[in-house]
Amino acid sequence: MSTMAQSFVIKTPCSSANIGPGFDVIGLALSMYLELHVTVTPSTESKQPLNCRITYEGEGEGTDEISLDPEVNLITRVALYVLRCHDQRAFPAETHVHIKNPIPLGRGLGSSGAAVVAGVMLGKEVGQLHHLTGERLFDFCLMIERHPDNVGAALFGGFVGTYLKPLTPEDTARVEIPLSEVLPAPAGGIDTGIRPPEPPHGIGHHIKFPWAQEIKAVAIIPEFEVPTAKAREVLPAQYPRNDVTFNLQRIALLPVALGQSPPDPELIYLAMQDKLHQPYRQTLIPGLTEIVESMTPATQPGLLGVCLSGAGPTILALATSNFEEIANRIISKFKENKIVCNWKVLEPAEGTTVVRTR
Ligand SMILES: Nc1ncnc2c1ncn2[C@@H]1O[C@H](COP(=O)(O)OP(=O)(O)OP(=O)(O)O)[C@@H](O)[C@H]1O
Ligand SMILES: N[C@@H](CCO)C(=O)O
Repeated sequence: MSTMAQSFVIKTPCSSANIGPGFDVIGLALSMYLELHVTVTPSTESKQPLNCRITYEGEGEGTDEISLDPEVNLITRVALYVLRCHDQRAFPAETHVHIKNPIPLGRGLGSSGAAVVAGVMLGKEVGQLHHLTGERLFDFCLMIERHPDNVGAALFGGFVGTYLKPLTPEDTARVEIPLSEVLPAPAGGIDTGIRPPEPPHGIGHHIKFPWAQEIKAVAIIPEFEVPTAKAREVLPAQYPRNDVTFNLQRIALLPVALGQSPPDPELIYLAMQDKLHQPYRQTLIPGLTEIVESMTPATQPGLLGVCLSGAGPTILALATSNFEEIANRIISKFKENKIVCNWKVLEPAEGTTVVRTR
């Protein structure tokens, strides 16, 4: 370990998963960033639990959703998982992690995916685990967030297709280890000494798709949360064959349609339709079906397509112009159900970066 003080910033983008038909496959990194400002000041004695002090500003600040206990906070807990897989039981004394988080929690903009990716990168950096490649970091992410779309986009950036490879039976068993064993429940500061299960190699992969630079993402963000776990519970275990075929036809178009310049609005609109998750999530997001079906490029100049962002409730409208009008139309639809929204224009973003400041 270095005896010099060091500081660095980890920057991880938010993301929108699915983009209509690409359930658990497609992810788009977007230009709103979780930042960790990290300082490690060598000290022989730390009074902090696990040698780590957390401070926080941004979404969820001061609420029960964001803990400042390093054993409980999602970001530091994930970092500890990476460290403990490499026989480092705690953070180096003394670590300060200042979290700046503008990504709204539980809204379908990949706040947990960004937290997991930033946490894995934090473990790599403070543990000086320089041998961990991007692909290997992805394995660690997938032991925690088990759908690859958000974490793939947040780690690698851009517009990505993600997929899981068949594993050997032993490796499959390792991936299926309950999350409670991967990220053990906080033990009140007591180190149980247990080495967590290491991820198998090559669980997940990604491929980058082109993105036409004219296309922007308008995110309409309702003020209520839909936890991803709840939004997955409403999905059926089996689907009618016609609905699966419907999505396969559209997923074959989507990466091509969004990469073409100039964009073809009719093609993109068609390519963003879905029958595998959005219809079922309507029960959690009042007005969802009407919002997705009520606007087309023909009725709304500048619009290319509309979908649910991730597990929702955020709506993502892809557009080339008239962003405010498009957002206002969706906001007024939500208002009919007494739901208040915020909105932002976002652009595709690069993946997670680490910048050394000292
Ligand atoms: N910066 C953060 N620091 C600590 N915990 C976080 C942070 N961001 C998210 N979380 C945790 O993740 C939870 C939200 O995760 P959830 O998967 O439900 O929504 P999401 O990731 O925002 O949406 P989606 O997966 O649909 O894009 C929060 O309640 C919180 O526990
Ligand atoms: N593909 C996941 C993304 C969650 O953000 C889902 O739709 O449940």
